[in-house]
Amino acid sequence: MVVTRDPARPARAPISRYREQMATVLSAEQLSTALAGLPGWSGDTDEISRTITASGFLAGISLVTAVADAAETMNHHPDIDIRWRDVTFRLSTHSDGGVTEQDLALAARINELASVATG
Ligand SMILES: C[C@H](O)[C@H](O)[C@H]1CNC2=NC(N)=NC(=O)C2=N1
Repeated sequence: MVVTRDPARPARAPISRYREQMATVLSAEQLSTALAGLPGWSGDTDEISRTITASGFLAGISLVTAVADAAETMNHHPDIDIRWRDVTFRLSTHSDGGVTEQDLALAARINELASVATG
């Protein structure tokens, strides 16, 4: 038997979660409209990301700390990759298996904080 994945279902979401919470994941169209208002961010309905080049390593670490504070406040946490002064933030809502309004809100906050780090 050949098992195929429903292309509408996010690859990482268990089927039970997909059935319960699919509605909160943004459509491709909703996401593309949202990304137009989020400079630096790209991605798809599974995940969005932005790499920020800080003015130096410590400025990048300070940005990570500021984003960590915001993430705790929002109870929504990015995946973070630090390479010297390049910091990449990846956002998805793990519980929903895709990008939601929560990710857009955190992306907007990261952009505000990034202007300090790159300043
Ligand atoms: C219990 C708590 O609400 C969850 O574990 C939160 C924490 N931070 C999270 N962050 C992200 N990015 N996705 C989640 O689904 C998520 N869930």
